[in-house]
Amino acid sequence: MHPRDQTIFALSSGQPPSAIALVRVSGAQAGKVVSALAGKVPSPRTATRALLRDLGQRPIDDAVVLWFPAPASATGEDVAEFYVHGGRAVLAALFATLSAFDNVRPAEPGEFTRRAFENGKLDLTEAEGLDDLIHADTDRQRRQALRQLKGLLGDKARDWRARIIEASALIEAGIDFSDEGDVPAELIEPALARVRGLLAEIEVVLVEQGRSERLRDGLVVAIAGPPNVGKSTLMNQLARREVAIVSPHAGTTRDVIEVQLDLDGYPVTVIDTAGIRETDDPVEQEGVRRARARAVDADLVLWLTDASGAESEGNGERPVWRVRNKIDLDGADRPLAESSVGRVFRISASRGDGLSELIAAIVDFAQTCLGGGEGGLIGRTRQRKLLQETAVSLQRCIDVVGEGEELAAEELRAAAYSLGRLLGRVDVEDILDVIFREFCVGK
Ligand SMILES: Nc1nc2c(ncn2[C@@H]2O[C@H](COP(=O)(O)OP(=O)(O)OP(=O)(O)O)[C@@H](O)[C@H]2O)c(=O)[nH]1
Ligand SMILES: [K+]
Ligand SMILES: [Mg+2]
Repeated sequence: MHPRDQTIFALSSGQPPSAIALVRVSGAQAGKVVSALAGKVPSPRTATRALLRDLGQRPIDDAVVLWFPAPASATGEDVAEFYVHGGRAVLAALFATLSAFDNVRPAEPGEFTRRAFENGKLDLTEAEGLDDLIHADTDRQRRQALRQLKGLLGDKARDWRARIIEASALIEAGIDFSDEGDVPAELIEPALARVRGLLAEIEVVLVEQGRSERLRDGLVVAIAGPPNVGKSTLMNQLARREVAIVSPHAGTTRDVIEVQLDLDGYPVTVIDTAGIRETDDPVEQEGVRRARARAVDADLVLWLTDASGAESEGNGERPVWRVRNKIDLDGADRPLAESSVGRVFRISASRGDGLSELIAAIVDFAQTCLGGGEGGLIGRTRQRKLLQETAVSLQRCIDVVGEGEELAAEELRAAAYSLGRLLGRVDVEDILDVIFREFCVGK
């Protein structure tokens, strides 16, 4: 039997041990499985208590069982859900029993969702939203993923695609009529008007895109500077825990240390690096090399100095904020060097002075880079690329229509194809369907 037609099962809740574990079974054998284990097939969608038994009638666990007959289930197949006690031995016994059935096997990653997609339960953008929702760490990421899961991008893409197919049908009809010396211009102009409107709408969504895409990945902030200026102390303050070793010895930090923070809903990765200086110690040299490399990749560099006030290193394009640390010590009021550009902060990392201002500024910066978290529909590069392709095809359609309607129609087909790929379903038959349904050209 093809793996696609086999029945799959998996632990759908977190890793054991846990109070309760959910094991899902999906596929044609699910009914047979549930009646063998629970002694009956429960009434659909009703929580039913049952003693689960293995194939030798030995009890496995006292469980709650749910039965979702196809097609009204998450995957569109017959689905059984077993809520058991989340112990490793319970799950091992249950899995061993499930595996003993013919054509029943453990699921591949994402296979339940894949089946749901194949059975038309969700489109590809919704499936991606589901994946993002599961992996969302911050509230803003969660809200964006939920918008995708609710199908907002999918709904728009379906609407655009339907309208492209309508415009295409108008042009195709013009082509067919033109042989008979008919009225193509009257069909082409309304088609073009639709294409222009569509293009404008898609461009609005594309403008918002960069931000929501970045919201998924988050912002990277690197703390860099000379040795011993208090970089690790600042890191620990931002993380609110002791992630990095602090000591009075210059050259304490050697590796790049990262923490993931949720700053006001924005995912921010803060990186603490080795103090940058010339050194003969090969280990420290490597630390300095890594520090420079990571600072170059960062979205924002906090260049920390103390009273000695060393100048920041040039970091190319990305903003570098100069942060004067240890203002609790003498010399802190000394003005910064004349040449300094960009924002300047004065803090005491160990005492906490100025930290709330610095954090607020980082949140502002995140908002500028990542957007307010509302309105962004595109969460992924795949989606953006396909929407860009769609826009390019629509623009070309407008550009080439003077050279011939066939060329324009071809571009519209390409645009519809890109949106079809965005939704994960490509069937050019739609175009023909609309022509036949709405125009009945000829016969
Ligand atoms: N007075 C004062 N001391 C501080 C402050 N911040 C850090 N220190 C001290 O400065 C010393 C160096 O701090 P670290 O955080 O280890 O500095 P670092 O920049 O990470 O040092 P390396 O990793 O070695 O480059 C420690 O003794 C800290 O306690 C501050 O705001 N005021
Ligand atoms: K140090
Ligand atoms: Mg350090």
